[in-house]
Amino acid sequence: MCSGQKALFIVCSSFVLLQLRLFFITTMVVQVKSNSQNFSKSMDGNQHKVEANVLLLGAENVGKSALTVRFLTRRFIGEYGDIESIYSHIDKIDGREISFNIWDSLYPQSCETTESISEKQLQWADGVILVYSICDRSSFEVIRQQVQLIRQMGKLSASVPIIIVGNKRDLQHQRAVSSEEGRLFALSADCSFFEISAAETYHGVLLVFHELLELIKESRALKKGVAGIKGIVRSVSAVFGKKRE
Ligand SMILES: Nc1nc2c(ncn2[C@@H]2O[C@H](COP(=O)(O)OP(=O)(O)OP(=O)(O)O)[C@@H](O)[C@H]2O)c(=O)[nH]1
Repeated sequence: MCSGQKALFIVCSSFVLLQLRLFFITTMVVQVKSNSQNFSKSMDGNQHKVEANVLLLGAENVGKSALTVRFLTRRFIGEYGDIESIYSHIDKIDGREISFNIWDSLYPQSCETTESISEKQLQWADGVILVYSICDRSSFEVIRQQVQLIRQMGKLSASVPIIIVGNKRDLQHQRAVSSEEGRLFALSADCSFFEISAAETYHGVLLVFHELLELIKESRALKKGVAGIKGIVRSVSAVFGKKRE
């Protein structure tokens, strides 16, 4: 074989090798995709049931229990016990069953805000509702610190969707935090914002929970996408890594 033929042979073999590698990678990408499709179907046939763990935080007396009870029963009963509970509630949204688990927390008395959220709560939560009373500035300061705390507590919790809720909107004459201040803070902290009155309407409370559900779905889709890309990158590195050895 002359040197020209040798060079041509080397170029052709490299091309064939490259094609084989590409074929192998493409096959693996398809494999990753079909695995994830099976996973979502296996959860319950064609449509998987959505489950959302919602954590309610905020200072005492701001209306966390009132908000929870409004959502669960559509009623405002006025007085609520000091019991920390997790409630389950099945809702149907756009024909799909949604299972909400709602953790109505208690703000611990005589403690620093830094101790007001536990790792366990954040690991459990898919989304967080931070409640303050528009008539109580100190409760607004509490949620400001709680947002920072949530963002600081690990990588996972950094992406937990948060909705900030200014409650007791019916008490305008006692207002201590303006709507603008609440909205601007939420914007700066990358959170959604609502001002509502759990005492006056069910609709506002419903909007809060439905918005949080949308944010939870978006956040899950994002995590799934990132996990998929990481898997592909790992597979590609494994193939090229092995070939290089
Ligand atoms: N006017 C008015 N009062 C409200 C509203 N929401 C709650 N309240 C009242 O505020 C008080 C405290 O409400 P809760 O729901 O117990 O507040 P909480 O944040 O769960 O309080 P803790 O259990 O101490 O953590 C109760 O007397 C409620 O009736 C509201 O939208 N408007």
